[in-house]
Amino acid sequence: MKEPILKVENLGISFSQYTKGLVRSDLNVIKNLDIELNEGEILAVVGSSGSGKSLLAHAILGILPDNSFTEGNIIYKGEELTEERKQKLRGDEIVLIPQSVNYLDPLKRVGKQIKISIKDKDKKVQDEIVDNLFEKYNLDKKVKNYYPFQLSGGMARKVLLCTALASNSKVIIADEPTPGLDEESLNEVLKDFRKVADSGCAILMITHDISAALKIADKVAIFYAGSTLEIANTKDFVNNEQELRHPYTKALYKALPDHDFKAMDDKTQPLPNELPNGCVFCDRCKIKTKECEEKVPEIREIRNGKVRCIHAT
Ligand SMILES: Nc1ncnc2c1ncn2[C@@H]1O[C@H](COP(=O)(O)OP(=O)(O)OP(=O)(O)O)[C@@H](O)[C@H]1O
Ligand code: NI
Repeated sequence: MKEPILKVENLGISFSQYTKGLVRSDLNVIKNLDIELNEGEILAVVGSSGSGKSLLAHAILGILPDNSFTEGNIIYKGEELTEERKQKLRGDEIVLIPQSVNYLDPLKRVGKQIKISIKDKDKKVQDEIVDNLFEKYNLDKKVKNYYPFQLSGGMARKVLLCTALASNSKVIIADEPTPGLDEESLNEVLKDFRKVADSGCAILMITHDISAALKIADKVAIFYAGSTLEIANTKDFVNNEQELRHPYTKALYKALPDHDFKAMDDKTQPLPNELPNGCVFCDRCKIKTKECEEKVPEIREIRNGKVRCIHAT
């Protein structure tokens, strides 16, 4: 099999914080994140708020805050992605569609901002690319001359998308690219992602919206309290929950609108400062045993997917 273009193994992220009396303490918020991304593939990353999706994106791009430190490996094209390499590749081979529209440069006109990301430096080609994207996403031509503060939320989202889609990069990391978009634009975006992926780009799509993810993704990584619990194939979600591997993924499956719509329970994922010693899903798991409480399960391969659970078959 071909090597993945991007691989994250056992990523851990901690923040040093100063508490009362200037005592330094380290808060470990991400413990065991793993993903693999292949060329031409869309990997959806799903998980509830706070599960570590954006931090994964920021770690890959090298834009974590200064008081953070990481463990584990991030491999790009077979080599460790060092901070130096991240800086070189950021905005070029690897682009981010950020979760917040505040990432737009407030001092640059929208059109110019998009053009910076285009490889071809011919002005005419650049204009054409921008015009085509604007037409597709129903953005008026005059918006090119706007500054970010003149954009509505939906327009700003579309501009961020255009910036990434115009870039011709190898990897697009899209952090919640679709909130606030109308149905038509949402479908347009999903279609474009698929098209860009089919032309060889690798896309990591972070989202809350499993149903949207399942429409276009090849694989789905399920995050929970800073750990990857499963990497499933999209087709595992089609028939019934038997093809999924982790008890949490199975519960998510049952909660989908197309299925039973059955909510799991009223508990939430543990907070970073209350992570258990063993499996992070322990307190909600119906099949846990003593061993699950004592030791973090390794991620392992079953049935062409990955799972972090000792009981999964
Ligand atoms: N600078 C920071 N200092 C301390 N903790 C942080 C910091 N940034 C993020 N965290 C914590 O790390 C965890 C993961 O955050 P992250 O932003 O990756 O979540 P997320 O999955 O992207 O959530 P959302 O769906 O809400 O965007 C959260 O518990 C968050 O509070
Ligand atoms: Ni986020």
